[in-house]
This record gives sequence, structure tokens and C-alpha cells, in this order.
Amino acid sequence: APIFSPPTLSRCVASASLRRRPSRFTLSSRVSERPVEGKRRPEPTHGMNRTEANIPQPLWRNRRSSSGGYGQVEGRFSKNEKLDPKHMRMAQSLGVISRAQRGEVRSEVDKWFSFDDFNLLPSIKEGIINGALKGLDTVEPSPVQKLAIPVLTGQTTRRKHTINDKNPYESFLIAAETGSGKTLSYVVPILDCLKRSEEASRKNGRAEAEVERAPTPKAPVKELFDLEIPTMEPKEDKENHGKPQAIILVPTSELVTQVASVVKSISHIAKFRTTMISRSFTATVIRNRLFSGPLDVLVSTPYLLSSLAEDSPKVLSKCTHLVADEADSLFDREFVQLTTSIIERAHALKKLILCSATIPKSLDTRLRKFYPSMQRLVSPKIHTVPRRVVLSVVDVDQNPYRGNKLLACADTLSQVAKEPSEEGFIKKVIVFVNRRESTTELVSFLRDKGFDAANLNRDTDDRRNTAVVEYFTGPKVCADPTAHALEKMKVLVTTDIASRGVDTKTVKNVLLYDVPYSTIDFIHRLGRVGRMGKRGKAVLFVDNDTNKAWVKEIRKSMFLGGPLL
Ligand SMILES: Nc1ncnc2c1ncn2[C@@H]1O[C@H](COP(=O)(O)OP(=O)(O)OP(=O)(O)O)[C@@H](O)[C@H]1O
Repeated sequence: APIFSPPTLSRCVASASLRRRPSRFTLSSRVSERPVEGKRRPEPTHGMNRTEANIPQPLWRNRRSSSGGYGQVEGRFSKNEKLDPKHMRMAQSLGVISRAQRGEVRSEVDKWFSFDDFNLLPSIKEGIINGALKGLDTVEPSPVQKLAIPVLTGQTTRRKHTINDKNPYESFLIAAETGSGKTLSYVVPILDCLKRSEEASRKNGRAEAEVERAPTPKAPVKELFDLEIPTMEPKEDKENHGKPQAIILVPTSELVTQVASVVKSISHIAKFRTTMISRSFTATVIRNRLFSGPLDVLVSTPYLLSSLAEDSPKVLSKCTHLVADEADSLFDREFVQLTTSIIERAHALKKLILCSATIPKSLDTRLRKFYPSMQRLVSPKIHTVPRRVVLSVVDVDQNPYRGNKLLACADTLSQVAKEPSEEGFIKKVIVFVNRRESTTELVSFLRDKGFDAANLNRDTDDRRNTAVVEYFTGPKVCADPTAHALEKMKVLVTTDIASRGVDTKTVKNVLLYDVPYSTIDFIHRLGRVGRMGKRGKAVLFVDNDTNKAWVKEIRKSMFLGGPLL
């Protein structure tokens, strides 16, 4: 017989039955002893002589699907898992909204059903339906719009606001999850208010004109020696030139273009004069846009507006409504002085509106100090990632990548390209990196591998950046059905410049090439997908240096649909 022959199934079964010893199933004498923590017992009977039932705690009571509909969950999430202190600091940087507050807001939101329920002028409603939200089958306000529009238009009052020397204007904070329609929640009430005051002043003007048209007393007959005083030519009324009534501040020139296009979509119908200025335009263009005629709404970055206001302070003299969109950026260390100097110079200000998807504790404290009577319109879902976003994790230190992150990224992208979703259209994928230098390195690697990749960061040309952002925020683009899978995909490699506010509603996949520095960055980067209830996928690349407990915590919160804290 051969020394070694391959085992057959019957031989294995026979040897197993021979080895079976019933004595091994007798109870141990150490049955009452507590198991030693962390000690592994490799015997086959391990765990059979326990004094307590080993039933794992249910992790998610309302688990939607066994296949992990809300994220492919790896491992178990333990309640007692401690975060690295460094990451605890990051995780705790977000303000906390109590359950009671969330419940209160939900009942407020449930009162409203359609835009018709709001006390808006017909031209504004038409602007929403046929302009800003044109092409939608059913147009109804989103929760944050239901929360903000009635309060900002004065239809409902939450708290009586007393205007005095300390609080010369009303202040509001709109805070809601990413992609929830915050832009319209402040644009609509502002435009409605401007239209009403325009109509009121037109009525007053008509009344004044009627008074003027009344028969004037006859002029006394001129004597021969009376001087003939030449009548002055009526001057063109330049009083309102370059003095917008509403100003919207956003941190980047890409957002200037985006927000201005939302305002313009309503302005075309409701007849407003809107313009935008940013560093993408030359000085002549900016001058012409601002001073060539009367202006209702201006969208700008704080840098440009504050330098303009220094040269001609009258720019802010008629501003009654001021918005700071992405308020957490505009009140951070980089912008806070510029933003507050603009607010202080707007002496005619009636309403200050701050808007943000995240409220870091630093902002919260600052706002409580500077605007103690600020009305907070906070969505119950603040600090959550849209529920239809699935986050999966790729460990680049594991096989098959073995530390080659570039390769892991290229491989993930090629898997995305092969997916059958978005059939007939170009797939748009955004890859977020932490440092702008990484964009160049990653783009050249991806191009070498045959991907159509572009980079966007603060060093790249502004106009090109605007064009790239417009492509990724624009409608779906049809793909050539005969083209290769990689040719049917466009990849944008970018830093946080494209993570805030950019409305990439046709993007279905984001890749987080670097682990974001904070929960705030996580929320904004993941918020580029799953906008307005759409589905989205995100892939996070981790390595041995990543705090996996923190990542696990984030995935757990996402799975439960709770806020990332
Ligand atoms: N009531 C609505 N119904 C359907 N779609 C809407 C509605 N309001 C806004 N939208 C659309 O939702 C998308 C996201 O809106 P918006 O950019 O205002 O979100 P956001 O809350 O400001 O997001 P972010 O926090 O990322 O800046 C836009 O494409 C917008 O046209």
C-alpha cells in the first residue's frame, strides 16, 4: 500500500467515528468558575460548559435587510468600544441636539404639505415650480423648507423678537443634513420679502405720482425783468446702483456660481436683478455687474465683498437681508473676521440668516455669544448621513493590495465602472483626498491606467474649476453604448474644496481615498451622494494607521440612521 494516499470521504468519516469519546462531554469540575477574559480555549467543546447563555445582544432592532441594505457591516459593533482620545476630540466637535428638540421640530414640519400652504406671492411660487424645481413630477417642500420658510416669511412666529440696540436685526440659523434643499429654504423667503417691498414702494410711488399730477396753482405772470432759469435735465436715477438689498455669502467661487444659478432660476420668472461676483471674474466684469444698474440680490465670497466694501462702503448700505451659507466655514478662523466685518457694516440689516449642514461646537459657542437671540431652525436629521448611502471599507494593507493605495483606488474604480447601474449614461465619480498635492499624483496614476480623471484644488485654474464643477453638478450625460467601460466614467479627484455645498446630484459614487480628519469632513464628503433621497455608494480606504474603532463607530451611526457625533 502507498505510504501516503489522499484521504477519501469514507475513510475520514470512519476515523472520526473511531475517535468519538463520550467521556469528553462530561461536565467540567470548573463549571462554576468565571471564564478568564481574553484566554482562548481551542478545544472542540469550547463554550459548552458555560453558566450563562451565550446569546449575542441584538445590535440593530430595526434591521432592514439581512443583506445589509444600509452598509456591509464587518464585525460587531460593541457598545463599550472606546475611541482613541484623538478621534474622540474630533467626534465630539459636533454640537448635540436633544431627542426632545428633534421631536418638537418633527411636529412643526408635519403641519405643511405643499408650497401652496405657504404665504408666498404667486410669482415666487411660479418661480419655484417652473424655475428652481422645473422638471420634477411632484413639487413639494423638503422638511428644512417646511421648517424655515414659514418662520422667515413671518407666517409663523416661534418667539417674539424684540429689536433694540443690542439686537438691531433678527438672526436665524438654518441647519439641516446635506442635500436637503437648504438653499431654497432661505432664497424663497428673501425673494418673497423683496418682491413685497418692491410692490409696496411701487404703490407708494403711484400715490406720490397722483399727488404730483394734481392741478398745480397757476404760476404768476412773468415780468419782463424776471430771470429765465433753465430747467435741469432729469438725471438718471443712479441711487440704487451697486447697492443690493440681499447679499448671499458663500466660501468658494464654485458655490457662488451654483447659488446664483438657483436665485436666477426664480428671478427670471419673478423679475429680480441678480448678479454674482467672485475671483473668477476680472475687475472690469465685476465693476460692470455691480454698478451698471440697480441690483436686488448679490452672491459673493466674503474676500471679494469685504475688499469692495472697503473701497465703496455704499455697497452694503441698502442690504436688508444677509445670508452666510456654509456658516461653519464662514465663521471659522479663516473667514470669521471678514464675515463679521461685513455684517457690522450692513447698517440697514433686518435679517441675518446663517445656514449650515454641520454645527461644530466652536460655532455653536460663538453664535450663542454673538447672537444670543438667534432663532434656530434645526432639522431633526442634522449631522446624519443620508440613509440611502452605503459605506464600505477597503483595507489597503490587506491582500491583494498590500499597502498599495493607488492600486486599491484604481481597482475600486474599475469595479465601479463595471457595475451595471447608470446604464446609458456617463458615470461620475468623486475621489476625495486630504492634501492638494495628492490630487496630482493620483490623477496621473489613474490616467496611466486608462481612467478619464481630472483634478480640482485651490491651485488649479479658477475657470477650469468652475467648468469641472458645472459638469459634475450638471445633468446626466449620455454615453456612447459602444465605448469601453472606463470611457463611460469621469473621475474627479479633489480636496475639500468640492465637499461643501456642491450639488452633485447626478453623482452616485464617492471614494474617500484618505480618511477624513474629522466627523464634519465625513459628513460633507459623504453628503455629495444620496442628495434629496437618492441612492449613493461610498468607499473608504483604511490602512493600519487608521483608527478603525472610529470608522466602525461612524458606520454604526450610519447604519442606525443616527447623527455622527
Ligand atoms: N423641494 C424640493 N424638492 C425636490 N428637490 C429639491 C427641493 N428643494 C431642493 N431640491 C433639490 O435638492 C438638491 C439639493 O439642494 P441644496 O443644494 O439646496 O442642498 P443643501 O441642503 O444646501 O446641501 P449641502 O448641505 O450639501 O449644501 C438640489 O438639486 C435642489 O434642486
